[in-house]
Amino acid sequence: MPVQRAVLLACGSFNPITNMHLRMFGKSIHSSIDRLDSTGRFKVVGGVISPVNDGYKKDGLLAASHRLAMCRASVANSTWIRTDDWELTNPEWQRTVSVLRHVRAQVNEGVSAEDQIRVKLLCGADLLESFATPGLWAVEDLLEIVGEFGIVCITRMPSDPFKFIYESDLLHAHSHNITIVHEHIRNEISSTHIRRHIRRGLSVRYLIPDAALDYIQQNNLYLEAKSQL
Ligand SMILES: Nc1ncnc2c1ncn2[C@@H]1O[C@H](COP(=O)(O)OP(=O)(O)OP(=O)(O)O)[C@@H](O)[C@H]1O
Ligand SMILES: NC(=O)c1ccc[n+]([C@@H]2O[C@H](COP(=O)(O)O)[C@@H](O)[C@H]2O)c1
Repeated sequence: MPVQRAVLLACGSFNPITNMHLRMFGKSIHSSIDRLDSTGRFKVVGGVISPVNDGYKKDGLLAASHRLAMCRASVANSTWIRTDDWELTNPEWQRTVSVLRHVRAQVNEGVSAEDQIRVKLLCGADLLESFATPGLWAVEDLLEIVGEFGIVCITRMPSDPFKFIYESDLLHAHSHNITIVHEHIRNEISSTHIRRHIRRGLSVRYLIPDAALDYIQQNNLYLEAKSQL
């Protein structure tokens, strides 16, 4: 069976982008080539970062322009990862399935039918588990995401993606379309930890890309104390 090309799309706040976000892409590369999914083997040929629209209204979400600038600067030297601003320049928040459709149309512009590039959702296991949060994801969206696009999921403590897929009828039925990439080097870097460290004047160097840190320092970001306990 021929190896299909795939572009991986990571959706999230990127508030700010961390080295773990970039590592997700790095990890995905060597695990993809031998994996079988519904249409055969796939080879990762590109990565796309799509910071979420301000309309997502997550607590403490920094303005899209800042999050975009940090992502852009962090992948400026990458030959295969880029940032896409379609989602955050939209007037309102877009469901992830819409972002996947957008990227699929974009990467396949001018590409012949037989050479079509697949687009898969790249995520950490916590995002996969959020599929079960009542009211957060529409079932038809999940069906399209897992059935038509496919998912590459990086393990992240304390989530257990194997158990989660086993317990979900929907995900279990499409498990051939879900690639679990095991992260052996466990780490707890999250944007939440980064924001907290900066707020408290602690160093985050080497936890986030240097370009993102430079941008944060130049713009005095994440210094405001949180009002709640
Ligand atoms: N340490 C990590 N291991 C695996 N996946 C990660 C890790 N950090 C982030 N991700 C994944 O990156 C994507 C975007 O994440 P997001 O921007 O929400 O980061 P976050 O660190 O989870 O954010 P926050 O702490 O602000 O909630 C998600 O799919 C998330 O699961
Ligand atoms: N129904 C949906 O499509 C849906 C629901 C919840 C979150 N999401 C996306 O998942 C990501 C979650 O990011 P956070 O982990 O930072 O909250 C965002 O990109 C958001 O747009 C999508």
